[in-house]
Amino acid sequence: MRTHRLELLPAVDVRDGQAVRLVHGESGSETSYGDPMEAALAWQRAGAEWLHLVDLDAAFGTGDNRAQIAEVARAMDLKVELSGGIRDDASLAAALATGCTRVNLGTAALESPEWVAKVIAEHGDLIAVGLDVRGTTLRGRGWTRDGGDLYETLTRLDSEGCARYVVTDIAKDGTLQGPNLELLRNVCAATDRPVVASGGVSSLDDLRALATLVPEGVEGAIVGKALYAKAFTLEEALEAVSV
Ligand SMILES: O=C(O)c1ccccc1N[C@@H]1O[C@H](COP(=O)(O)O)[C@@H](O)[C@H]1O
Repeated sequence: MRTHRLELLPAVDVRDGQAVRLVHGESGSETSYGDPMEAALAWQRAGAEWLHLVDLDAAFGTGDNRAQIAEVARAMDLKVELSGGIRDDASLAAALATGCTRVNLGTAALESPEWVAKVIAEHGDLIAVGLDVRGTTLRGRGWTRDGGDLYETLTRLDSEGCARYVVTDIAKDGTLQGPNLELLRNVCAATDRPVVASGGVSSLDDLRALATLVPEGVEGAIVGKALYAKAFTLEEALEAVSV
């Protein structure tokens, strides 16, 4: 029997001031869905408890949408997970100053392990690490560069006290092909920390399948393309995972 409901995190990824979805995280594959504030408010009105808010330009190194993202984060009454380009003290301070519930570090966990260990020690549960993988190889800098082995990095981060992981299968992301349940099971078997699943959700059945992994450690699921493509509504998704 499941003890917790799967948390759902509708995504608002911002590129060049617009809410977009990418395919496999590839720059240039954007489909635009308009004003990020409108998208975020729509998910909030539909009953979202969380918002996964990403500055894609900061992740790619093509500028940033920091002011706009901060405005969205501050306007929300729900919990916000903020990511993209949080790689040093200044960007972390700016992210935390939005009042977000947690930040998600990607590239920094691969390239600046000492800094990440320090901020995990300082901020605890406010810090999650995004493990964005192709196969079992981590990818950073807008998912354009290899960043080491998933399980070695997980072991290191566990030993440093990392509170939570956001696991994205890049091969699935933005494709509506279903989540990589095997990867999620393997990650859950390798760590006792909660895991937020990301990539591939296409249907309510996918969400129900992810909900069966809650006892193994999957705490939540990021939902992007499926919501924007209207495969289902957020209200239907929340109902599907209610226990
Ligand atoms: O979410 C995406 O589609 C995405 C695509 C390409 C790069 C990053 C993407 N998303 C988020 O960005 C952070 C990583 O940013 P950084 O490496 O810390 O600058 C990652 O957690 C994803 O949530």
